[in-house]
Amino acid sequence: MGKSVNPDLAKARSQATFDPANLTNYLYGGPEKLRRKRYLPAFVFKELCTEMSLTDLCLIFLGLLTHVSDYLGLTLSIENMAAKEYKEEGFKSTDDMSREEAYEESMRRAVYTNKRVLQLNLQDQEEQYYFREIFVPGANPFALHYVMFKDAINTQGTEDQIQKWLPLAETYAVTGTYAQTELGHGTFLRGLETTAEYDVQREEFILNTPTITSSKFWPGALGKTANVAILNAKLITKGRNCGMQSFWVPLRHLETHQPLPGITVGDIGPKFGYHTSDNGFLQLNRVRIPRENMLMRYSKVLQDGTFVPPENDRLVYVPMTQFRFVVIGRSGWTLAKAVTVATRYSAVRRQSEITPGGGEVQILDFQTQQHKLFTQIASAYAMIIAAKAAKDLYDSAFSKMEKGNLEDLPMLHALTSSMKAFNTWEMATGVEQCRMACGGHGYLLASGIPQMYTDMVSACTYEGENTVMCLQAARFLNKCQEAANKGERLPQLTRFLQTSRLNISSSLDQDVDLNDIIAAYEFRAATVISEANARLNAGLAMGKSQSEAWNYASQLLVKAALAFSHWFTVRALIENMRGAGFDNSTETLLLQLAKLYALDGMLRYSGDFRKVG
Ligand SMILES: CCCCCCCC/C=C\CCC/C=C/C(=O)SCCNC(=O)CCNC(=O)[C@H](O)C(C)(C)COP(=O)(O)OP(=O)(O)OC[C@H]1O[C@@H](n2cnc3c(N)ncnc32)[C@H](O)[C@@H]1OP(=O)(O)O
Ligand SMILES: Cc1cc2nc3c(=O)[nH]c(=O)nc-3n(C[C@H](O)[C@H](O)[C@H](O)COP(=O)(O)OP(=O)(O)OC[C@H]3O[C@@H](n4cnc5c(N)ncnc54)[C@H](O)[C@@H]3O)c2cc1C
Repeated sequence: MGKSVNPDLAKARSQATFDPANLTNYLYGGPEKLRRKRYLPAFVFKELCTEMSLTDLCLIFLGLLTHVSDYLGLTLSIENMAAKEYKEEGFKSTDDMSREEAYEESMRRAVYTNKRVLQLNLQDQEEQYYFREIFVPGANPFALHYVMFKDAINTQGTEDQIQKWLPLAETYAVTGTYAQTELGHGTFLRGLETTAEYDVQREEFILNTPTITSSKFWPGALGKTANVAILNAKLITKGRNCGMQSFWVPLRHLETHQPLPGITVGDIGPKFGYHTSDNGFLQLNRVRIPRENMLMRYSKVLQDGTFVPPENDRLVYVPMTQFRFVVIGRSGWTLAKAVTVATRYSAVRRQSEITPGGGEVQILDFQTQQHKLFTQIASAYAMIIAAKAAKDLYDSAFSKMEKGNLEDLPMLHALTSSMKAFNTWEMATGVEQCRMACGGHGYLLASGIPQMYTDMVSACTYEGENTVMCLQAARFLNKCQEAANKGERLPQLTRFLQTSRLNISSSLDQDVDLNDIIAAYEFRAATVISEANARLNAGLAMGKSQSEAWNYASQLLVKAALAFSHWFTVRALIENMRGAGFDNSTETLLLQLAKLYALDGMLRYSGDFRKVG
C-alpha cells in the first residue's frame, strides 16, 4: 500500500543539485552504518506489523521521529510480537494522556525495547539509541540508566566494581539513576549537603540528607523507575570532609519495588517538558551501605577509614563531562529533526501570492521563509559536524586519561562546557524558529516541534547550566590568554590567541574566501577573549579581589566562551566539508551552506565583527 508523495514535495526533491545519498552516508558514518540504521526499524516493524509496506514503515519511522505518526492516526497493528509482553494495539498519542498514563505508555514501550535490544544482541550504542528512539520518541524513563548511571560505573568504579555492577545494569537486573542535584544546590557542587559518614566499626557508610535543602531533587527516574542510584555525597571519615564522592545506593526493593528502610522517594511533579521522565526527590535517613559501595577507581576509603585522595579531585566530575559530550552531539540532531519537519511543511504549504493573480505559492518561495529555514539547516549541519570534530579531541583526551595522563583534562572540560552551552542555546533558538515558521500548524502538538522544544530546551539547564558552563570554559581561556600575554607555550586548541591576525584578502565585491571566514571568526574569538582578560585585570587594578574581579568581568567571559565555540564550529564545518571527499556538486553545496552559516553568524553578531574590523 504505497503512499503518494505530495507533488510539491516531489518537485522540490527532484530539483536537488546533489545526490542526497552521499550526504546521508557522511552524516551517519558511512553506507554500512546507514544500512543498519534503516534496517532496524524496518526489521522491527516488519516483525510487529502484518500488513504495512516498507514505505509506510519508513514514514512511520520518520513520523515517529517527529511524533507525526502519533497524530496522523497511523497505528501499528502489533501481531506475532516476539516479546509476548507487549500487548499494545498500537502507539497511542501520549499528548491526550495524563502524566501517569503517558509515563506508563512510555515505560511499556521502553521495557519492550530493552528486552528486544537484549534479544537482538544490539551491541552498538548508536544502534541501541536509534532502536529506542523509534519506540520512545519522547523522554525515555530509562534515559539516566542508559547514560549517566552506566557511565558513572564505567568511569568511577574499580575493575571489580565494574565486573559486579555493570552486568546488573546491562541486563536490567537493576534500574539506575544519577543522583547529584539537591533542592538547595544544582550548580555549586561544593555546597552539596548530603553526607556519607564512614563507620569504622562496621565498615559502612551512613548516608544522610540532614536538611530539607539536602534532599536529592531532579534526578531522572528517581520518581518511580529506579531501584539503585549512583549518588554523590560529601564523604566524611575520621572527622574530615573529603569532598564529593560517588556511591552505589540501593533505593527500592528489587522484587516489590518498595522504598527500602530510611528511604523517602517520589516524583517532583509536572514540568515544562519531559513529561514521561519521572524526575524525583530522595531523602535519606541514616541509610547504611557497605564500604565496598563507594566507587573507588580514583579515591578510596580503607578499612580503617583512611581516605586515599584521587590524583585529581575533578575526576569525580568525569560522568558529567561525558554526558555534556552526548548533549553536544544530540543538539544538532534535534535541530535537524525540527528543520526537516518545517522545511517539508514549507514545501507543501501554499499561502499568499508573490505575483498578484499568480496563484498561491509554496511558502518556501518567500525569501523570509528561506532565511528562517536555510540558516537552521546550516546550523544543524554545523553542530553535527562540530560535534564530530570535538569527538576526535574528546577520544584522544579520554584515552590519555585512562592511561593516567590528565594533561588534557582542563582542555576537555573547557571544550565540553563551552560547546554544550553554545549548541544547546543554538538548538533551542533554532527549534523555536522552525516552530514559528510553520504558522498555526507549528503550534499544534501534531507537528512534533513543540514537544521537541519543551523536552530539549531543558538541555540548556541540566548537565551544567549554560552560563555556568561558559564561565567554566572562560577559566581555561583566560588562563591561556594570561600565558599568551607572557609569551608562554599554549595548548594546541588555543594557540590562535598568539597567531591570529586580521589579514582578510576578500573584498566586498567578490565571493568571500573560506579561509578569510575562518580567520575572521578566529580573530573575533581572540579579540573577545583578550577583552575579557583585560576587563578582569582592570577589575584587579581597581583593587577588587580575584573573585570580585571575575564577577565584574563575567558577562564578557561568557561572551568569550561563546565566541570560542562559534570559531570552533565554523572552522570544523569548513575544514570537514573541504576534506570529506564529496563529489563536486555535493561539496559545492556544502561549502555554500558553510558560508551561509558563517555569514549569518556575522550578521547576528555584527557588533563583534564590526568592532574587530
Ligand atoms: C538536546 C540534547 C539532548 C541530549 C540527551 C537527551 C536524553 C537524556 C535526557 C535527560 C537527561 C538529563 C540528565 C541530567 C543530569 C544532570 O543534570 S546531572 C547533574 C549535573 N550537574 C552539573 O553539571 C553541576 C554543574 N556544576 C559543576 O560542575 C561544578 O559545581 C562547577 C560549576 C564546575 C564548579 O565546581 P567547583 O566549585 O568545584 O570548581 P571551580 O572552583 O569552579 O573549579 C575548580 C577547578 O576544577 C576544574 N573543573 C571543574 N569541573 C571540572 C570537570 N568536569 N572536569 C575537569 N575539571 C573541572 C575547573 O576548571 C577548575 O580548574 P582551574 O582552577 O584549573 O580552572
Ligand atoms: C529536565 C532536567 C533533568 C535533570 N536531571 C538530573 C539528573 O538526572 N540528575 C541530577 O543530579 N540533576 C538533574 N537535573 C538538575 C540539573 O543538573 C540542575 O538543574 C542544573 O545543574 C542547574 O542547577 P540549579 O537548578 O541549581 O540552577 P542554579 O544554579 O540555581 O541556576 C539558577 C541561575 O543562577 C545562575 N548561577 C548559578 N551559579 C552561578 C555562577 N557561579 N555564576 C553565574 N551565575 C550563576 C545560573 O546561571 C542561573 O541563571 C535535571 C534538571 C532538569 C531541568
